[in-house]
Amino acid sequence: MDTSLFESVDQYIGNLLGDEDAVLKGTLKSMKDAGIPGINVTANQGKFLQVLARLCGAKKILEIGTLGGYSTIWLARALSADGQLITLELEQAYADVARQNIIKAGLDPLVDIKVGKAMDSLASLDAEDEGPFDMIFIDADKPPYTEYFEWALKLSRPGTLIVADNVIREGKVLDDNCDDERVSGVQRFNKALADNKQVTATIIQTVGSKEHDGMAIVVVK
Ligand SMILES: C[S@@+](CC[C@H](N)C(=O)[O-])C[C@H]1O[C@@H](n2cnc3c(N)ncnc32)[C@H](O)[C@@H]1O
Repeated sequence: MDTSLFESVDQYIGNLLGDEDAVLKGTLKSMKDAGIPGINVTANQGKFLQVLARLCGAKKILEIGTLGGYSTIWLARALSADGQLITLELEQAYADVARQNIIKAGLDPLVDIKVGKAMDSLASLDAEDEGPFDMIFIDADKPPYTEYFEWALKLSRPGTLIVADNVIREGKVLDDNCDDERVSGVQRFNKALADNKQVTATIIQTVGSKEHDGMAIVVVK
């Protein structure tokens, strides 16, 4: 597989149609300056998420895994002024950087960052009757992806779009004997998708910042 060609094409699409403006470029710079790892979606993937959010007419979005707010900004820009995006992040320091970036993007009235373990925040959202969400983006730690998916279903309605990033892991999902818990986490998630009759799902192959990967696209029936 010629990964460099994939990366070049991803950059070509991102440059052509990505709309990565000064705010988004500034977000990436702020992350670098703060020592936050560059494990965000690419510009092309951010645009893809935004297109999906518009396609499903999302008014209420849930994101699991904020990092520095890069994908948050792409998604929140699909919302109208009465929309809402709740994003979950474990690290207070990352959330602080994300908050500043979201303020710079003028999106703070729409975006609520909840700091803590996603599993706890998801239980709180459910207890507080925050669902249903129109779109849910899963992009946090990989071992509990199946549990995040189960929570996402609880917080969904028929028609909700669930997207999960990094579900191919450079093709390592093909290896049944892989001892990397991130790989076994997404293998378990992919199997749960396949077995779940409540959803229609597929996976598209993608190129992330470093690796050949995939995004699961799931619609709740
Ligand atoms: C891949 S990054 C998210 C990238 C972001 N969505 C973007 O594209 O700009 C994963 C994020 O999930 C966070 N995370 C990891 N484990 C978590 C947990 N248990 N609960 C909440 N967030 C977690 C990490 O701190 C990190 O910021």
